[in-house]
Amino acid sequence: MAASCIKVISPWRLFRFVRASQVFRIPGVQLHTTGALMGASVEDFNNAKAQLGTLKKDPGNHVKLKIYALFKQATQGPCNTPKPGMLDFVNKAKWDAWKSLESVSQEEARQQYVDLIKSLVSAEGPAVATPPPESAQAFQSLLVTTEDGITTIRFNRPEKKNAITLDMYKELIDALHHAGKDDSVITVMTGSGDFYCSGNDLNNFTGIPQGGIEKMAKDSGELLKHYVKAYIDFPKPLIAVVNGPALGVSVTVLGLFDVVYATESATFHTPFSQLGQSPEGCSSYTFPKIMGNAKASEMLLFNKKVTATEACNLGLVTEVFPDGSFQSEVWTRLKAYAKLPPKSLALSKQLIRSKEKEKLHAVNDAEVERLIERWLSDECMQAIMNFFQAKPKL
Ligand SMILES: CCCCCC/C=C/C(=O)SCCNC(=O)CCNC(=O)[C@H](O)C(C)(C)COP(=O)(O)OP(=O)(O)OC[C@H]1O[C@@H](n2cnc3c(N)ncnc32)[C@H](O)[C@@H]1OP(=O)(O)O
Repeated sequence: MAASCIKVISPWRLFRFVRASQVFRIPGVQLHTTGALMGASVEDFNNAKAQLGTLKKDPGNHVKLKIYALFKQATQGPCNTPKPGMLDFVNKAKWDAWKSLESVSQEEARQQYVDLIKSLVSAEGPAVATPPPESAQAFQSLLVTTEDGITTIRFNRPEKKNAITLDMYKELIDALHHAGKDDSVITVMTGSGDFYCSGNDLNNFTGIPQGGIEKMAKDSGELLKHYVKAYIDFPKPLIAVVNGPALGVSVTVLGLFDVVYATESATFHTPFSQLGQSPEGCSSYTFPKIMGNAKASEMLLFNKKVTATEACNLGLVTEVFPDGSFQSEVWTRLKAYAKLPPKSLALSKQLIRSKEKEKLHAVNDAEVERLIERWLSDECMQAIMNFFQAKPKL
């Protein structure tokens, strides 16, 4: 990770941060300042730059932005490039960060950069190699294990409420393909930390890649189509263990699961119209079928957030468990399910689902087509811009 090529910056985080203060404070990072503001040599600076690439933990956008600004100030002096436009969220935030350091000398910026990297390196502690368990597959943003006949796919970005990045969609597709073929009997999806999943990572829509916004929309549409297809075609019993709030695409695909267990405090929220978007995950078909048109419309059109108990009454959730005993009760039950004859389970699932498959693929195609249009619409751009400017909690 070179300071000069910071890739992922959450615009709302930056808006919040840039609006709140032009002074950088970095929670959780103890700065080891030397006190000698002019002390860092060019060699110290280059060493720090090299050390940055060895960090194992992502320091978060706030810190990456600070690193970026200090790097620019140290190497180029005060920012005198034209201010990016309002809609260019990421470059504008980077520009603001650099600009805010204009009273800091280049030497001072160099020292602060060196101190900051040192603090990040020492915060990581000594490097200890911990080999993954034998049954674990290596993914960046998922934890996938197979044990007792159960393959568990766990969203694993708890610090971002398990929001799904573009790479994570690809990992999920891969993990589902593997799980469908491995020797497990059932597959379980769940989340790390206090959320099940906060849905699509909204940063997926912010960087405008080469090829422009149309290409971005088309590529995202293709990815989404494959993602949803992996659920439609999943050959074994697929069970969601909803350990906390669920949003967006993590809720819509629940209609394609065979069983959904939820903890009492979980919530289910599909804020599509609020984001100028439209439903996906086949929910425009499965939700009305599960809960009736009116209730589906409250969720899919009017952004109604429902509790676990309400979702259970609607038929989206199979059973709700008290928060205190959720994990033990659910996993005891899942382990018993995984002792059932695998072929019988898979064939029975296929009997239940196969009549619908063709329909579901057609629905998926139509939803993706509509979403590609939506992503390019003024309504959607305006909604995302409003969201980033205000960052309301949904
Ligand atoms: C291939 C593309 C397919 C697209 C398919 C279409 C899919 C559509 C959807 O899924 S729509 C739903 C999208 N999700 C949202 O709109 C949720 C947005 N997030 C929130 O409203 C809140 O963050 C929250 C309610 C989920 C959690 O609030 P709170 O408990 O107060 O925590 P924080 O807001 O401080 O969140 C912690 C940390 O996580 C980051 N984060 C959370 N959710 C997302 C997200 N969906 N995308 C990106 N980042 C997210 C949040 O910014 C914080 O980061 P920070 O610490 O500030 O760096």
